[in-house]
Amino acid sequence: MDKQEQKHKRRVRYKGTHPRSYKEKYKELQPEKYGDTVAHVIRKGSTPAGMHISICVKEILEFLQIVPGQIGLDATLGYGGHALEMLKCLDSKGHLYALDVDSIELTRTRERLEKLGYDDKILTIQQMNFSNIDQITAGSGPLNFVLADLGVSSMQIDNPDRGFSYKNEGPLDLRLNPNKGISAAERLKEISKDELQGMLIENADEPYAEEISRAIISKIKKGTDITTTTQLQCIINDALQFIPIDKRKDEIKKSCQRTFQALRIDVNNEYEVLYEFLEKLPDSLAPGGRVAILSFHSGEDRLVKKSFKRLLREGVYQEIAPDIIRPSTEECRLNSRARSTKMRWAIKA
Ligand SMILES: C[S@@+](CC[C@H](N)C(=O)[O-])C[C@H]1O[C@@H](n2cnc3c(N)ncnc32)[C@H](O)[C@@H]1O
Repeated sequence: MDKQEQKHKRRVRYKGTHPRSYKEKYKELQPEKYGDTVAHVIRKGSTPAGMHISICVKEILEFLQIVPGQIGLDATLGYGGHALEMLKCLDSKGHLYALDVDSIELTRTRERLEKLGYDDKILTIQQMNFSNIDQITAGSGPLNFVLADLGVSSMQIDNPDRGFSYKNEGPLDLRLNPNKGISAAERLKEISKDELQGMLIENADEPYAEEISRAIISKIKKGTDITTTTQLQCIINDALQFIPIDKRKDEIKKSCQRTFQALRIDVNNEYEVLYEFLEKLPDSLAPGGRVAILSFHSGEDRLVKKSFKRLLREGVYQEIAPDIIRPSTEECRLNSRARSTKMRWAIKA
């Protein structure tokens, strides 16, 4: 046998049938290439990966009554779906300001809207927290309409690198602006059991706050760093094994959702910035100016409701939505993420 034959031949590595990364897994992430896949996913009632389906578009446009020449603000640009509809109403006359704290998605949305022909003549996009709305109006003047669609976008939830969902393995981050503040993993390292329990109750009405916070803090005290989404999910799962078997799976799922929500609200100071935004809104609106806010959990909605009601009593608003507005049954069927939406509106006196 000559030397050449004896030489060890490396086996060709089995690549497997599974996609290796988030990007390879979902064709929807390249909508220009796979338009049919995107349409099919939406018809099935799901949100294509890398996209966000805007909620209550019809209700928002009916209320805002945007006409060409007006000046408005989309305080939460996200995928830009609402912004696009508002820009169509402006018909190249007037101006739309749009904000988002998320530098990652903001860049993609800016490119998408630019490709559709919306440049800085009609649209100004800024990476900014909506709590600084006064900095926008210092340049724009009073606004005729404002939209705030609170919380997270589907792109953020679906991207495992952001750590927003317990369903995918990823770093336990949960920051809307990954360059600011501390991640949820870092936050857990410094928090006491009582503070964590309070956070779970206040931010998510978590019924098992005591058990979950005890389990998390006990792990940390034993020297375990909770750095990934699935690590946290496993701790919650282990802590709730006392729930009767027939309800356990469902209850654990809800507790995971609520715990992630509570942490997200905390690391992004969501209540504080919403409060500041609501306080600054009246001075940002022109007389007769209209604001619509979509919220996704009771804590947010309570803040909006209280602010609108107080400012109506004080005569700052001439009218507010008498009750919450919900997306239609059909919209909820087509987009399960719409189900928890509550819309409220106000008109400046
Ligand atoms: C539900 S999405 C908005 C979706 C958007 N309306 C659309 O049609 O595509 C919420 C967006 O608001 C952003 N956001 C959340 N809190 C914010 C804040 N305080 N200031 C600015 N943007 C914020 C999030 O980063 C996210 O992109």
